[in-house]
Amino acid sequence: MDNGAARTAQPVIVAIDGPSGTGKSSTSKAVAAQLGLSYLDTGAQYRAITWWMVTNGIDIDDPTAIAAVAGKPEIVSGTDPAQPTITVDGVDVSGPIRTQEVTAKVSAVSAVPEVRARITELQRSLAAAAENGIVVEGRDIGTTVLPDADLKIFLTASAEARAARRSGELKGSDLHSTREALIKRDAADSSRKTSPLAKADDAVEVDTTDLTLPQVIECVVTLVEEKRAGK
Ligand SMILES: Nc1ncnc2c1ncn2[C@@H]1O[C@H](COP(=O)(O)OP(=O)(O)OP(=O)(O)O)[C@@H](O)[C@H]1O
Ligand SMILES: Nc1ccn([C@@H]2O[C@H](COP(=O)(O)O)[C@@H](O)[C@H]2O)c(=O)n1
Repeated sequence: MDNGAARTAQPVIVAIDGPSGTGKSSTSKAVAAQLGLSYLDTGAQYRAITWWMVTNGIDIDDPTAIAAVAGKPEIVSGTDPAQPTITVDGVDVSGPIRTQEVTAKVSAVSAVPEVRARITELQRSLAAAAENGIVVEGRDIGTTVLPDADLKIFLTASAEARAARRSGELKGSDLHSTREALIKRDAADSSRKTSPLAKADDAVEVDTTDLTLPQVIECVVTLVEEKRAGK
């Protein structure tokens, strides 16, 4: 029996993908917080396994060596959008995974199929455990990790806008080298064989080049609400 009063919103699964610096993390976190959903930063998971490889002296240029140890580190992600956490073997790595060294090496590690299989399994189990639903952001969420997501969004922005945003974060970095580095990482992520960075056929594309962050958040919240309302 449905008396209406006890009816609650169904859990909703939102996949947000796109190239580096398009605003995936900032947008996903804010949308999840506003709508009472969990939040998962899948890039942080690939950064965490890369940090472990570097720390343990694994040769990043040797995919066989990476594959052989891909199952070793225990990676745990906290999915509260107000305080996302990431640990490797119990160590908080939220700072160390953001170093330039990890950023430069993460695409090589994330291209290894055994790494992707391991991390994809983690992502699917976290999404399945999210009682109210979840916003999951990355590169292959709509295409591979959660192909049945209720809503898929693909964020884009010009390389110039993305470089300017990143340079604003990384004090002292110059715009040109920041732009070149993000173009290089996007090219590597888009051209790998296993689940490359790609827009799902049924994803809504949002170009954020000329939008402020609050405008992007509002746009995505509206899309989720419309989806929930069955529009
Ligand atoms: N629409 C926007 N306008 C201006 N700045 C923005 C906008 N969206 C995000 N930013 C800023 O750009 C920077 C990068 O955003 P964010 O980390 O969310 O991008 P991302 O797509 O998750 O990047 P990456 O994939 O490299 O982790 C942040 O400093 C963020 O505050
Ligand atoms: N679904 C994903 C998410 C990320 N990656 C790889 O991780 C790198 C870091 O991602 P950030 O979002 O933290 O910048 C990214 O460059 C990819 O190599 C991925 O493969 N799949």
